Order: sequence, then C-alpha cells, then structure tokens
Amino acid sequence: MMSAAAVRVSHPTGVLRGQVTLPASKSEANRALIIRALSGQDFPIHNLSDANDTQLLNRLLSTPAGEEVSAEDAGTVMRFLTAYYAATGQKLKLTGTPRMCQRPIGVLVDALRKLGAKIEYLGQEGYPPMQMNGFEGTGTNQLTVRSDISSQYISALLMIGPLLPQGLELTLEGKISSEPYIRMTLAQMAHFGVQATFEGNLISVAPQKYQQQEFTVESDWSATSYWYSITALAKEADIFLPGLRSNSLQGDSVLPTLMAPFGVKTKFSAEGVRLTKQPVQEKIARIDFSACPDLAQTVVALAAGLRVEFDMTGLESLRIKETDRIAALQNEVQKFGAELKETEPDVFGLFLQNQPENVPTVHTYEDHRMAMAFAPLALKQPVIIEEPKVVRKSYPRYWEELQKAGFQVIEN
Ligand SMILES: O=C(O)C1=C[C@@H](OP(=O)(O)O)[C@@H](O)[C@H](O)C1
Ligand SMILES: C=C(OP(=O)(O)O)C(=O)O
Repeated sequence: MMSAAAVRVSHPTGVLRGQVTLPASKSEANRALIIRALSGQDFPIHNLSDANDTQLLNRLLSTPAGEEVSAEDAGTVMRFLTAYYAATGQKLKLTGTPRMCQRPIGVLVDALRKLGAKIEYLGQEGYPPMQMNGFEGTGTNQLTVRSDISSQYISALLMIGPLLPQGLELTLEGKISSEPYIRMTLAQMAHFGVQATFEGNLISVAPQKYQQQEFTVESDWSATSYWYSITALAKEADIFLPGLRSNSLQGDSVLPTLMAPFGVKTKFSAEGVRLTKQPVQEKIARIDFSACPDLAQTVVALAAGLRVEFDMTGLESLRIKETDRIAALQNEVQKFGAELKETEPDVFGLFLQNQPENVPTVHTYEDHRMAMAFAPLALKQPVIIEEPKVVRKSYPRYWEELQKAGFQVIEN
C-alpha cells in the first residue's frame, strides 16, 4: 500500500472505538540522539521513533561519516548535523533532497562561522549543500541570531553550546517562532545535566559536560493531531492513545485546549489519553500557530471538513517546510469547497465556498502532513490521497492504524 501511487480512503460506518499506536516524537528522539553523540558516551534511548527522520539520524550518528552525508528531507537532521559536524570538526559534504536544498540554512551557518566553523556553500549561498571543513575556535561566544525563521537553528546551536570552550550566549532577534521547540531542547539538555538560562531574548549556556542518562521518548503529539481530527469528524468516537503525558516536552501538547472547540474531549490517565466526540459548543476563535506550526494543516483540513470558518496567524514558517504548506493548503482545500485567503498581512481566513467534490484527489507535495491531515476527511466522503508513502517521514504506520480504526485504505 505504501508503494501505491495513490490510495482511496473511506470509512463505512463513521464510528470509531479502540486503541491507536502512535509513533514516538521525532523531535525528542533527534535531540536525544544528538546529545548522546555529543556526550561521547553510550546510554539507552528508549522508544526511538520508527520515523524515517529518526532512523536516518540514528544511522548517520552510529556509523563513521563518509565523504558525503544526506539529511534527505529531514529539517532537524540537516540543521542539527550542521552544528554537530561543525562542533566536532568533521570534514564532509552535507546535502539533502532537492527540496532540502531550497530550505534556508544561512542563519545557522553564519552563526557557526562566527564561532569558528569552516563551511562553504556548494550551490546557492544560504542553502544546502555545504562542504564542512573543520573548526578553528575564534574565541567568540556571543551571537545574535534571528529567531523568526526556524527554531531549529537555535536548537542546533544550543545543543553544541556546552562543548564550546566559553559556552554560548545567544541573543534572539525578532519574533521567536516555534518557541516550545527551543524549550524542549533546553529541557532535554537539562535532563542530561546541562543547565542553561533563558531570560527575555537571551539564552546562556556555560561550558559543561553532558551526563550519561537514560531517556524515554514520549509518543508524538503532532501525530496525535490526526486522531483529534478523526474524532471531531466521526459520527461517534472513543479512542485511546497510549504513551502521551500532560506534562509533555512537546508544544503540540496544546491539542486538548486547541481541539476542545472542535468538539473533542480529552481525558488523561497514567497510561495515555482518551478522546471522545462531543457536541461543538464554542465558536472557534482566531488561532495563532506560531508556537505549533505542525498543527496548522490538521486544523485547516478539519475546519474544511466540519464546515467552519476561522482566522489564523503565525503561518509564516509554513512556506519553508517540506513544501510551501500555505500554497499546498490553498490548492487542496478548494477541492473540499473552501478557500484559504490572506485577508491582511500574516492573517489568513478559511472561507466556505461550494460543496466538496465527490471524491477529491489530494496532492501531497512530498509532505507527510498533507497526506495525514487530509485523510481524516474520508469520514465525510471518500478521498484519494496521492503518494501515500510520504508518511514514512514521521508516522510510517499511519495507514495501518487507520485500517485498524475501520477506514478502508485501498490502492487506487
Ligand atoms: O525542532 C524541531 O524538532 C522542530 C521544529 C519546528 O520547525 P521550525 O522551528 O522550523 O518551525 C517543527 O516545525 C518541526 O517539525 C520540528
Ligand atoms: C517541519 C517538519 O519537519 P522538519 O522541519 O524537521 O523537516 C514537520 O515534521 O512537519
């Protein structure tokens, strides 16, 4: 099924009950893997994700790097390895998929060069591929970095911070986007014995050593968003998702609050989370996705399916992810009778237009989240999802889990 050019997804009953297997968080896993490699020690990381983004990084860090390394389409792998190879003085070519070579990395490379990294662009300035040519410390430890493009640059710098002779003082410039991911990085550094301070827009890390420590990766809240959408779109739903915690390191654990107005009730227990469908009572207020950009596609597709209009902000970073996600959403929601329109600078509205097409065909733009966000709409009418294998980036078992929950997923 994963190799099919397209799948047809439908749900005969609209009634869902049972337990779902989630992938582990690729964000937590990839931080733990980088920190373990930087610590020079070996310790167990439990519940490593089967997501390609994590499997790839694990492979790359557990074998000696050759002359050329590909981060494929994984943003965290590209950004975290750039800092890791710089700090460990490795000499190699770092590249990725054609799309990865359109995702900017200049902010991170500029910062690393100021610290002493020798990095040369092999294609367009500011974008992969790069030749990493070792590290000669400059004695600088104070940097100002833009924080409104991708938090991954900041996380990448922070994780190497304690290894630098004078540590690191980062002043964040501009709006801080995806801030929970920066806090996740600091929390995981703290788990491994490294203290940092984050006050206002200044983050300081003194020179320190990472301590050997076991780590267990939590289930992935971003992947959980598709089950929230499924619950909201179902006739009846009662779904249990093991391995989620309320005191999560992941910013996407905002879902219980975010999804309540869409009619999803969340109940935490020691083992995980139970989702049930309840009537929609509240009007949807404007949603700001700047702290949880990976949830935007889920919510836009869901609102189109539920036939609710709403406003949103904080979508800027979506343009430089696996695809231009704003353009991709604009194209695909039309097939469901909705329009996503910029109504004033950086404010978007979802407007309902006509009836959805009978069997909409969703193009996925090499973006796992386009496939996963639109598949739940099969609870309203059958949908065809192109290139279903894209889900391997973060949730390889997604289609199997949908089938377990009563969806029909057949090769088209
Ligand atoms: O640090 C991380 O693990 C991530 C940070 C976010 O990216 P940006 O900081 O580029 O928004 C998020 O979209 C991505 O899926 C994972
Ligand atoms: C943006 C994402 O990933 P990355 O930036 O790590 O490729 C994502 O998983 O939605």
